Amino acid sequence: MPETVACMTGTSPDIAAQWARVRERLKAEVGDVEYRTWLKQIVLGPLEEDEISLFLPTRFLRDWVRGQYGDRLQELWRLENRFVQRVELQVQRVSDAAAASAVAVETPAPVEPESPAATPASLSEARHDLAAPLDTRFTFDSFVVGKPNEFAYACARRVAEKPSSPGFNPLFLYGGVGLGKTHLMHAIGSELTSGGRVSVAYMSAEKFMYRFIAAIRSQSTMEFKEQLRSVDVLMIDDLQFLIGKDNTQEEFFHTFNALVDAGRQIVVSADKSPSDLSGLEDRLRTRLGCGMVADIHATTFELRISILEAKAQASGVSVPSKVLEFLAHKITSNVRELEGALNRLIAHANLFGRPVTLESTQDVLHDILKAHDRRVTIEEIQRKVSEHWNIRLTDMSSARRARAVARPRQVAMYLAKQLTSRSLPEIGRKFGNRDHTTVMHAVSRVTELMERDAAFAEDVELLRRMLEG
Ligand SMILES: Nc1ncnc2c1ncn2[C@@H]1O[C@H](COP(=O)(O)OP(=O)(O)OP(=O)(O)O)[C@@H](O)[C@H]1O
Repeated sequence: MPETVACMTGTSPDIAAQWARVRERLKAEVGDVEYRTWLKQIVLGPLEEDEISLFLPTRFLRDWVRGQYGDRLQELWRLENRFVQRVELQVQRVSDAAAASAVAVETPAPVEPESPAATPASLSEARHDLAAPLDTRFTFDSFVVGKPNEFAYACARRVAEKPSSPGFNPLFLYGGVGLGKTHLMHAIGSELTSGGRVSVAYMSAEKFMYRFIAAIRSQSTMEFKEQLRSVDVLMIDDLQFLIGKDNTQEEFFHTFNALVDAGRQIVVSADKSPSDLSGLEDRLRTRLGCGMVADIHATTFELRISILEAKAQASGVSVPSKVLEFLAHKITSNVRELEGALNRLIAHANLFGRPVTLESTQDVLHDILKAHDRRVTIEEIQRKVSEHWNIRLTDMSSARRARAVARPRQVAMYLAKQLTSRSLPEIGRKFGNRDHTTVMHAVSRVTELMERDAAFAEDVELLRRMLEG
């Protein structure tokens, strides 16, 4: 479909036809991708004396087009119309944006195959409900700060106190699953909106794409863009979702540029750093890395304990520290799972009016604990323990009974019992076909020794932590 040429008032049909040809030639010269990225949004303005005006929606785009294509645009115009001596690139006024967007609506970009089918509900949603509501539980106060997240926390605080500060725009938060990225974004949003003066739009990248596609289908792209570009702070969660979604990336890129140019704040989260998000276009990655990039590391044992303590206290249910330590040892993957386990314990205690104990914890959470057990194998335990005491791996299953070998072997059996869901006979088989009573004996011997010998207990504890990662 040929592109519709949008003309500003005051331009003649001749000029419009000339502009259409200039565009076509430029498109042929630079290629489709470059054209769509940088040049498609140019809107024709009036010809006054020997100067033709062209409008672009943002300062960033205007500067880029001027730098990269300014001379060529001028040459092409001169070839088309000998009266044109100069091309003036200007940033478009808001009211003019409507004209530009109208063009986009008439010639929508082909919808990407990855797009989900838009339902009638999603179409009206796209019009009326731009952003997801903020979760009021996710505040700075309820965020527990420790070594792994203190930098990200400090950056988030800074943005909430002073949005669009130089060096902090965009704020790019990244880290593994369930480590608090969304929590921090909501905290920023809640803090900023509490005064009622700042408008914040928060949405997942998936929602962003969904709404963008719905807007194209319902011919309301203009409204969508205007809504997005009218907010003070735009937050997009889980940006990695846009990998491979080229059209949506492009739209996000333009929105991003428009907002940053207008001095608005952008906050983005992803599971990797901008440079590691291969699959996102280079120019987008470059721009994302231009502000502050803050990562949230995997939790440490200490942070897990602090989080559990804070959440247990907030629940009003008394949870013994032994149980909190047990959970912090067992569930190391992420905070979401840790929180889920604690919530289940608390719900159980409330429902049955029984105190939380180590035994009830093992019982109530047996499925979760079992799933975590599977992550450590007996072979890994044997390897780590042999390395620690500097014995041969083969001694884990050998018949040698010298204490220097037998003791580490007992520790490995003890850890196998603690960290995996294998039965005693299964463990015995892995240690040179020993009987299950030998494993039982090893477990009680190590427990006893740990109670008597603090240094030995520390060694075993250290091994356990290393194995649990
Ligand atoms: N430091 C923390 N203090 C208190 N709660 C936390 C902390 N970190 C994470 N949480 C809680 O863990 C849960 C998961 O966190 P969140 O949803 O923010 O993770 P995420 O990094 O955005 O994960 P995903 O990658 O899946 O989007 C939330 O309930 C959140 O409140």
